[in-house]
Amino acid sequence: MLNGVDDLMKLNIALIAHDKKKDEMVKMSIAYKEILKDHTLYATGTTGGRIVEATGLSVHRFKSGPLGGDQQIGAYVSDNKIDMIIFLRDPLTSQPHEPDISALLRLSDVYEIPLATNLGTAEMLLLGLDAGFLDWRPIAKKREIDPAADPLDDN
Ligand SMILES: O=C(CO)COP(=O)(O)O
Repeated sequence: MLNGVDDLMKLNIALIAHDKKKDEMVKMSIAYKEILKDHTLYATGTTGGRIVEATGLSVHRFKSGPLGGDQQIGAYVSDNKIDMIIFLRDPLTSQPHEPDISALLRLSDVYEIPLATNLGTAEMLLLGLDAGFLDWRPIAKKREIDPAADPLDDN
């Protein structure tokens, strides 16, 4: 539910990391805590636990990835509830739940959700978020909730 300007500008960010990338995710969360703290954070189970433990940030945790967490985040994407995804994937280890991972990436493209799959891009997204480059997302969200409030709507 959106309440006022502050909530409207708060984005929903999903954070996911494969096992060999979890340390990287933790370091990134610590480094960008000041940016992340102003938004609503979601994560797959184990990744979320590591972030909470390392930063004290509040994180809504879904199931672990192999147990359906990627799919749960995908469902949120299809409901327009996720504005940005940082998914630090391990490109060198095969994952038992690869179809779930592909499905999440596919849905992110379907809904044009900004998605980083490595640390380099993740940092660009976080800095872009801080600079206001994602300010269009709340407008898109608002359009979904209240078409009459859409500033681009001529009707
Ligand atoms: O497997 C994952 C993403 O595909 C991540 O899940 P966990 O955060 O539960 O380890």
